[in-house]
Amino acid sequence: MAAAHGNTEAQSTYKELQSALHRLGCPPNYPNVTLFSVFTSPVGGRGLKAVKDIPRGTPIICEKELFWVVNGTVGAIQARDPHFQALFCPPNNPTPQGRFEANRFQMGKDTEGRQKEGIFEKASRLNHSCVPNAYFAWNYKSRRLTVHAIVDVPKDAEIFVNYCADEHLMDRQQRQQGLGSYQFNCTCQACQPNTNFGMASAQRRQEMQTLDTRIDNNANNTLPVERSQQLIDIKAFSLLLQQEGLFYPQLADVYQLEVSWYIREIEQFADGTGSTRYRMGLLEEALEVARKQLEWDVACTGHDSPEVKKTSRTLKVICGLGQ
Ligand SMILES: C[S@@+](CC[C@H](N)C(=O)[O-])C[C@H]1O[C@@H](n2cnc3c(N)ncnc32)[C@H](O)[C@@H]1O
Repeated sequence: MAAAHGNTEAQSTYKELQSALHRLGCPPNYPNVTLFSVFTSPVGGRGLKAVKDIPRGTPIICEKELFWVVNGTVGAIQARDPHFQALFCPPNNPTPQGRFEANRFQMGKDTEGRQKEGIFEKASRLNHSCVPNAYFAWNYKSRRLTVHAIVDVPKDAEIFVNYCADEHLMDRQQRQQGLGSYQFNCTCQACQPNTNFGMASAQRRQEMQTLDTRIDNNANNTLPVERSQQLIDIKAFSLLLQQEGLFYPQLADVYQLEVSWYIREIEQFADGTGSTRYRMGLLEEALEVARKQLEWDVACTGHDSPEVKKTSRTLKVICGLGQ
């Protein structure tokens, strides 16, 4: 492996990472004050709004489920839960099953490997945006659903999450189809075709799709591109996501790709070929991207999340390269 001795900048970033890894063992800092209230949302029905300024990375909700099911079907006893009965019910399917489908969140798997879906009293009030300001995640270690602010959320702003995965690669119509079972027309800033943001968003998402295909083709070796072009593509993707305001989890995935690129490049010179200066530069870049990824993982899913654990494993690989 390449050595980082004698490079003070790389060593100080390395130390910073080590202390970040150490802090991961600290207990999560979940809110003991309520940061939101249920209100009548301008997008329709009820929603959650910030009752004070919520800085990026703040845990907003950490919640245990009211109940969960594995077969997608709500049972008779569960249907009688008064907290469940208070939740939104779609007018076109005013049954316990309709209510369940409009409010469920995916949880982890049960002991037999079946997908669990749960109902959550607070989180089930969250409305959707294709450019959300909060992120929900199921933490299978603490067995809680967590919601974190992924940008600064000002007092009185509505808190939105994204209901769908991989939406960043879809055009407006595809996103609307993906939201089909929720039965509403999304009017978020990315879904307004005639505004500056809406037009720029459409363009960005198209570019992301092109880049994603090229990155995938390269990874599968179907249409390999030059090593230097791979890094340019990954960085361009990362920039587009940030311009779009999509900070997680897509951005974390792209950071992961970028870190992997650096690791592969460094490993190519593990036998001592290539200039030391070049290797040191790569190591510093890799550490910097890994640090950003860790920061995002913690901000969006909390110190104690499985995502953070995974990223910290990558960091340890890179730190290994630096020893
Ligand atoms: C999980 S619930 C969210 C809370 C719900 N609005 C309420 O009144 O309790 C999901 C339902 O909220 C509504 N909804 C969510 N996001 C929306 C949005 N961006 N625009 C309009 N309706 C939305 C849809 O009816 C959807 O089926």
